[in-house]
Amino acid sequence: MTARGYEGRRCSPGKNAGGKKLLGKLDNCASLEVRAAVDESAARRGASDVREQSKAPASSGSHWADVKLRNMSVAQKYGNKKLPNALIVGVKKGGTRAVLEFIRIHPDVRALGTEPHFFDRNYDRGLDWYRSQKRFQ
Ligand SMILES: Nc1ncnc2c1ncn2[C@@H]1O[C@H](COP(=O)(O)OS(=O)(=O)O)[C@@H](OP(=O)(O)O)[C@H]1O
Repeated sequence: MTARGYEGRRCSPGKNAGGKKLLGKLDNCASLEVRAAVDESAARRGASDVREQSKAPASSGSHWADVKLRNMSVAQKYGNKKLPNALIVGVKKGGTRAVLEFIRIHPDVRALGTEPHFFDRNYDRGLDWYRSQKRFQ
């Protein structure tokens, strides 16, 4: 994220207290991050029209800005598409498979057969890829 333009900006909290306040804050933060990613992406490409730039193919110099933008804009477009309700996170050989196998005994639990490795290996494929996994449908 570029420091210029967004430096010192804070996500303004929502009006309500508790969980609603937190959700409001996250929502505002997401908007700021989308704008920052769009601006950064456009600046690196030297474009004048920021909206057009967000549709352009990725260039190597702004790879992570593009990944971030792609993920966030997809989340906004397809906010109601299915994602997992829970994730099992663990180090290699930490026993995560055993945790999964115990949890999936419950009849209300549907779980993936194989690990999607979205966050460590496939993150740059974007949320479109993650959501399109047949296993979530
Ligand atoms: N309850 C309990 N106590 C002790 N050890 C246990 C337990 N559950 C799983 N395991 C051992 O955890 C190893 C597998 O971990 P993971 O499922 O995380 O493996 S993987 O990294 O995803 O491949 C694997 O170890 P190795 O057999 O040495 O590979 C399992 O035997």
